[in-house]
Amino acid sequence: MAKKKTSTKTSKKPRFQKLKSFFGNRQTQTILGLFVMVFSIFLFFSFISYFFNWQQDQSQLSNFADKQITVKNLLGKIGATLSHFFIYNGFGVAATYLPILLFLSGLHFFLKGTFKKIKNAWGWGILGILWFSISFGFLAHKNSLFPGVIGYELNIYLQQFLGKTGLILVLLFLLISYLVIRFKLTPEKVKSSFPSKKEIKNFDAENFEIKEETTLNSIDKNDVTSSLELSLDKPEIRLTKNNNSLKNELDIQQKNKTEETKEAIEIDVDTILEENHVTENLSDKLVKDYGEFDPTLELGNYKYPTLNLLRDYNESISVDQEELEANKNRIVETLNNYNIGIDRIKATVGPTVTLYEIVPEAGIRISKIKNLEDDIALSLSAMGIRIIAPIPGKGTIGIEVPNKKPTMVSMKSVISSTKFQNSEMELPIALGKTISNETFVIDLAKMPHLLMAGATGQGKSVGLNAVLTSLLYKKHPAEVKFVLVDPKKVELTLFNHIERHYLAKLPDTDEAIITDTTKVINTLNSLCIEMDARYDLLKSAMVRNIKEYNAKFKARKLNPENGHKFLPYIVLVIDEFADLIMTAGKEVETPIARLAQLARAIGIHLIVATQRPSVNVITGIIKANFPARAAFRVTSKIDSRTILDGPGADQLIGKGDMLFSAGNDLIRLQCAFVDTPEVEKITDFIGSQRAYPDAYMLPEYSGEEIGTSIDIDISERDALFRDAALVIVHAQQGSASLLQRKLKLGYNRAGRLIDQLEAAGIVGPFEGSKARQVLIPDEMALNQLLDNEPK
Ligand SMILES: Nc1ncnc2c1ncn2[C@@H]1O[C@H](COP(=O)(O)OP(=O)(O)OP(=O)(O)O)[C@@H](O)[C@H]1O
Repeated sequence: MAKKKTSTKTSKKPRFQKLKSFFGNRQTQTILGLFVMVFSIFLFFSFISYFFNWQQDQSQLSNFADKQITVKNLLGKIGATLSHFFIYNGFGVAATYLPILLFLSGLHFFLKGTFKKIKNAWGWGILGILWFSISFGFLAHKNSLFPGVIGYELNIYLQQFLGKTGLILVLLFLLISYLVIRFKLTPEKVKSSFPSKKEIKNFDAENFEIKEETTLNSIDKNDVTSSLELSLDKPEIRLTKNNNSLKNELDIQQKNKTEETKEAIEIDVDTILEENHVTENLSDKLVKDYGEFDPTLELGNYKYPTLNLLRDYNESISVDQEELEANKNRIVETLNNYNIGIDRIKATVGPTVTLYEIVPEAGIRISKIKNLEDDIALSLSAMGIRIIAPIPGKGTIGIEVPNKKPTMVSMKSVISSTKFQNSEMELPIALGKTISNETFVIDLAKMPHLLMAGATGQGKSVGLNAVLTSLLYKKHPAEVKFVLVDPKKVELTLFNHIERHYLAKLPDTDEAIITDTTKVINTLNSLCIEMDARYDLLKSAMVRNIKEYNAKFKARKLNPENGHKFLPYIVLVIDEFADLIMTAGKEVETPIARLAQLARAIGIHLIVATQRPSVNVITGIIKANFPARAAFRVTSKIDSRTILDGPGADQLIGKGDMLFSAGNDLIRLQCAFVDTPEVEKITDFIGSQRAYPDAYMLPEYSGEEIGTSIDIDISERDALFRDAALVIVHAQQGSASLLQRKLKLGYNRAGRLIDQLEAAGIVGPFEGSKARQVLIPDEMALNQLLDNEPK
């Protein structure tokens, strides 16, 4: 995708990248290198020539354009002018190093080099030129050719500050530092390059040995002993001393001798290899140079929808004191009729229901109150009484009574809440408000899939819109993509406006929103392929989930050349699941179950809504993989049990009144209301902005029927072909998922194997939702078939 950047903030980067690619081009490098080399040779000879002719040529330079005037420089007027500029007005003799540096740079480019390597040479080269120029300035008495104007002037300037001695010291210090840094010179190395003391000693020792021998010969050993005995006498003491010192001397000489022999065998110590270490790795460097990878850059100017697109509803909850009193009295009365005494009662007024928390008198059994649910509801003459006995973690009994005048919870109020705005969740969803009027925000990424059920007209579609709206307000188009399945064909149509921003679709399809059952099957299978591909990416990146993967990608630790890319979350929304299951059955259920089981780590999340939460729609396998459930009002206790594993949803009052469970507690919520015109405004707002060239492309899935009557070359057969044939023949069941399970294969490979088995006549053609027929009855027949195949 072509990257166009329009923001002023980011416009520097592409320009830099363009330049970079221009200079990275080999043709540019070759021509540039050649040019620099030719120019450096030109400069070099003009410099050399200038040294011989500068005095004559200098006077002519002011009349550069005059045809009458000629210069002696080998490279003409330009040569003379350039030399004058660099040598006389510049760095003097030291300037000669410039063409050398230029030549090296040119050669480097010519032979495919990078900027980095020559950068070093230039750094040191310029320092050297300055150093020589200043040093010559110091030695020269007047502004002459040697230091050049710059060297001479710099020298005078520095002398004023440092004095002559100071400058000498600084120049010497710089020279030594240079030698130390460049050639890694150390005092030890310098020392070792001179003849060592040992060598000198060796040389002395030879002379010394002769002396020693003569001394030893001239002294009688007896003398030594006797003189030691007569140690009292002074002169003898002297003699003893003499003898002692002689003895010591002998000892020392002896010692020296052994040491000399020891030292005569020199040991060669290899210089310790000092490896160069990088202080930063490539990814750190890339991050330093270009910053972290920003997936939103391609739509850098994208503006999130504003709050004013959402409507204000008059939604302040008015507490009707009379209603509260009346309800309280009726609750107390009703309970008293059943001999249940009440200690205390407390009311929390929510948007649609009021929760009365009751502390019963000591000794009252909670189950008794729960059994009276219907009676209490009757006497309170209100629909939607729900008794929570006890309220988890509180030890009180809750009675939820619907308000006479329910308050609408607007999408605007939940979206604008700080809880939602400041949430750090991956996929935050502001679903509505709790009974204590608190905004309820939950992370879809943690759910990780949501099952929504509710009878018709109870607020499911509004709920789905609330989910999608939340994500649109919080996520950039680069971060999340929706796959929308809408068999009812009307509910999600508005999202067509944001196709190129937020929707994902199969290649070669016109509409991103899927309304057709066969397309649903293809899309679900394509999502399975995407899932497998993402797992492979995660595996090669050695991370466990999409969050870690994207973090690693942003830190530029994953190379896009190895197939790595930023992975947006994919949210699959199915508006009417019952419809799909009825028409496509297992073909839909299998990939859904597979996605639900495995897709959480790789960022594919499912939201499945259904009108009919019956067991043949929400099967065990689906239920087991959808821990998060949202139930709107359903018509029977059985439906409530199917969706929530308990009653409650049948007692809701509709219009967005819902129960939400993320695996443990049930929370009663009033779903946020977002009307169709509001959704339209939001999608128009997004749709009118610059978009990606196309919707997010899901991997191609052509359906199994492609495999029919295909002619597959035997030599191209999968290595596991024979094993796969055996598995299929033994099981007498021609399904790709069987191969996946038994041979631990990915979906694609298993699909290919089935195609090959069909081509070999082992399984029959694709038969819709049924497994393929196996045409070979047993292993023997299989072996016969395969062995007799033309090779
Ligand atoms: N959160 C809500 N707050 C207030 N009113 C709501 C809410 N949700 C739904 N309603 C009311 O209920 C009506 C029906 O809602 P919705 O279209 O979402 O039902 P549904 O469950 O999708 O029905 P169906 O399955 O037939 O499409 C809405 O037009 C609206 O008037």
